[in-house]
Amino acid sequence: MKTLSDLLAEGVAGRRVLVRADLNVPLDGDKITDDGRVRASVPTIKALADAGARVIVTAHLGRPKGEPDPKFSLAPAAARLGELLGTEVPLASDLVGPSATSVVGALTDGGVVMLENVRFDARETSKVDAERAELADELASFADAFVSDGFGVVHRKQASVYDVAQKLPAYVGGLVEAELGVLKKLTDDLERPYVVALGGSKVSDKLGVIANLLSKVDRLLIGGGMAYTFLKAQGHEVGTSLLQEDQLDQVKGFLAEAEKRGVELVLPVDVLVTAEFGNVEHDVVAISDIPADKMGLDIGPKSRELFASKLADAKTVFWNGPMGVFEIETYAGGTRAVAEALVKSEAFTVVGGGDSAAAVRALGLPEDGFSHISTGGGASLEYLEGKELPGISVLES
Ligand SMILES: Nc1ncnc2c1ncn2[C@@H]1O[C@H](COP(=O)(O)OP(=O)(O)O)[C@@H](O)[C@H]1O
Ligand SMILES: O=C(OP(=O)(O)O)[C@H](O)COP(=O)(O)O
Repeated sequence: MKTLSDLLAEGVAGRRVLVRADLNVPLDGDKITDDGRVRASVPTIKALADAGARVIVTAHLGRPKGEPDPKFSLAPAAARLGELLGTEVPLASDLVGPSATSVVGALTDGGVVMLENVRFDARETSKVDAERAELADELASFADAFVSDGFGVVHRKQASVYDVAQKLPAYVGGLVEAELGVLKKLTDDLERPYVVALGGSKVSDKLGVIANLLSKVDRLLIGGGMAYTFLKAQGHEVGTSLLQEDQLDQVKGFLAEAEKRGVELVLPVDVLVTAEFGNVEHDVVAISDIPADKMGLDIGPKSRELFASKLADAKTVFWNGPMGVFEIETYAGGTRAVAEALVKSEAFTVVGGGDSAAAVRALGLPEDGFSHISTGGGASLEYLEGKELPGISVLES
């Protein structure tokens, strides 16, 4: 792979460089609640700008439906990036239309601009190669080189991650390089017991990784929104909790496979349930007593103790996905318990994912209490399960 250093060594003054960043930050209205991904994107962008490049940043925010939606505007991210760089970062109001053309045209050496949310264009995430290639051509027409620095999206075969790298001289960015360097330690010569803790809400995406993880880990802890498909597969009522009904059979297979392989699969034994998402009134119930009209929004006190005890003797830990809806204090206890267990641990500990990293910071835990805080959840998991990451393999080819 050609690296950012190679590009800088070639000389970038006056060249237009398209940088794919992951600026998918959590928002409360238009306020960024955790700017970790913006901060993580700064070094690569700054290095290019300082070397006189004309930097064009492209990124996504959330999962809009392939058309403009003001709720998912990158305006807060552009403003924050500008603050961190100490220079204004103009945001085009479109991706490859007249506004983008004019904003890019006005770029001067050392300047940085941003294109509006790349997922406002349905071609970005299209399964049709030709559609993605067409958008990639349009993005590439703005630039002379491409730097792939959005680690959180390198597992996505999307136009701004994969296809555009085939249209321009492409380089791996500093953030992606650094992230891969740390994750490699979790695949080469790792110390055991190796424990992976999974939670969060991207259940259908992340259930898939478990099949391969079962051959690598000694223990798998499942909490957050991930737990309920497992509990249901074991025959429990899960009420209105997050459930991936269509993957129940697959999950039953995981339960059997874990047993066969001697992998300890640890599920919650109690949960906090409530009638409506966001309600703070709740009950603590055993997993055999989840009412049909309630949903589980956090793991309960006994589960917190159990999970902490299962992390205590680990020598290597990877954690992705909050154990509950930590954004609401009432449901933050499970995530806090797991995070605190990792801070206490002597193990090599990696936490990955936009929300998991945000949770660590929101709960006031010391960032240096972890060996590494990764900007990518799904991307890290797919790397750890040994899957080829399209955004990386395209840079190698
Ligand atoms: N039991 C649950 N029910 C619904 N949502 C949950 C539950 N537990 C955690 N979550 C939510 O999961 C989200 C994060 O999931 P995800 O995106 O998979 O994590 P990450 O960004 O760290 O990879 C958080 O917004 C959190 O509120
Ligand atoms: O937030 C992200 O991933 P993560 O929640 O797995 O860390 C990335 O920005 C990728 O977003 P996507 O899962 O909508 O493709």
